[in-house]
Amino acid sequence: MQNKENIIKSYELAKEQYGKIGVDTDEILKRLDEIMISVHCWQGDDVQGFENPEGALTGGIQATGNYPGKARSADELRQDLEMVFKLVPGKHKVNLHAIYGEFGGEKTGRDEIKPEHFRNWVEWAKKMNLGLDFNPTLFSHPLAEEATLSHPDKKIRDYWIKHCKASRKIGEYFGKELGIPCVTNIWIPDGYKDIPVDRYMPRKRLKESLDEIMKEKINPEYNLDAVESKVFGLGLESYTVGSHEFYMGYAVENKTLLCLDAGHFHPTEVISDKIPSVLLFLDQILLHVSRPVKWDSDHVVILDDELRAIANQIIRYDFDKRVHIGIDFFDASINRIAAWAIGVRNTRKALMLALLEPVEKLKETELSGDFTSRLALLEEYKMYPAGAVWDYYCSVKNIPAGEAWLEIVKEYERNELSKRS
Ligand SMILES: C[C@H](O)[C@H](O)[C@@H](O)C(=O)CO
Ligand SMILES: [Mn+2]
Repeated sequence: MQNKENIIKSYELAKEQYGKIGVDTDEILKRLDEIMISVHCWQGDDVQGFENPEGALTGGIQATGNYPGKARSADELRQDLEMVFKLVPGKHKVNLHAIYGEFGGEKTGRDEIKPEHFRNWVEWAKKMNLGLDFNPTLFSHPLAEEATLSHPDKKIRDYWIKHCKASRKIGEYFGKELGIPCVTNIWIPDGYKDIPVDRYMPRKRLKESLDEIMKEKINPEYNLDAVESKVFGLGLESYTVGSHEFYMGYAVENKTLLCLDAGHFHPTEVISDKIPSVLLFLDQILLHVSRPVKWDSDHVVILDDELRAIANQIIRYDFDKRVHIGIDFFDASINRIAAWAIGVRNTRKALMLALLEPVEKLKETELSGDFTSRLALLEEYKMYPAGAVWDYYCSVKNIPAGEAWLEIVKEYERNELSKRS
């Protein structure tokens, strides 16, 4: 672990080296600090929520592992998130699901959720200087066992339509209260385990349900709507109603955001390459940065090639105002606070690495047809002293540099998490 003096010395040397390729490290750190990362609340309790803490997680998603110390209440979850925000530099939002409302022990139907159920989250977000994002929860519920917005039974569809409408109003409330637009993202698990006869009608019903949900116009300064596709879920392997083509079409036609989840495509298909395509047709998109390992396994995000490629595609064209960056993983096999810290730090590290590229010089090299230099330079820049820039950034933000954050998590585990049954 380095002391402050050495961190500054290393940074000065790094700054000089980056300066020689035209990169102003002081400037990029200012920009990096402003990019918001939306931290998903559901890593803290394995997507359980507080509506029905004993209920099973359904919808074809799964949190594997049984590491002790998961949050059992909204207060514990907020306390855990406060710990995370001591370990990660930069601006953040917290991404909530409807099942994380505080219903005061009252049985509240999902079609009855209201802003008041999220008042504590809003007051806390104000205190913590955070934005909030939102998701209606269309899984882990008896009425979601077969299908939701695409269900053949109108009564069931109507129930979920009401839930999604209520969710948009909660998003509007977040945006009004916090002065930062809330992205309200709809993901549904609807699909079939085995090969369906009719692939058209469920999609038609989903389209009609979405049209009804989006009927009320809400000021985009407060709420932005997003729709999230998926290739398949567990037990839903043969058909997904909300496929990529479906939502791509829906988003373009209705000017909603499209949510690209890194785990929701075929294993060799990457969202980094989709970003510059979809942004030719959509104003804004939402990302769910995740790490699929052979399937949509929602592993903790690491600093791998795809994460770097995603960040490059955002930064190389200054898309940071058009791309809302959320993270989406849930690992119950390791300390959950550490999982968050690793994923958020890596996402910001990837953005920093992208900002440290001399983009214009690289674009010119490519346009001139000098592909030899393009490859040589991209590879050489990988060994530039980015670690020194990262440590300095953390240190000026009073966030632990290097691996120092891990001991803080271990201490929290000893003093707090280990006492939870
Ligand atoms: C819990 C989330 O809504 C969920 O992860 C969704 O975004 C998803 O990615 C489902 O696979
Ligand atoms: Mn997702």
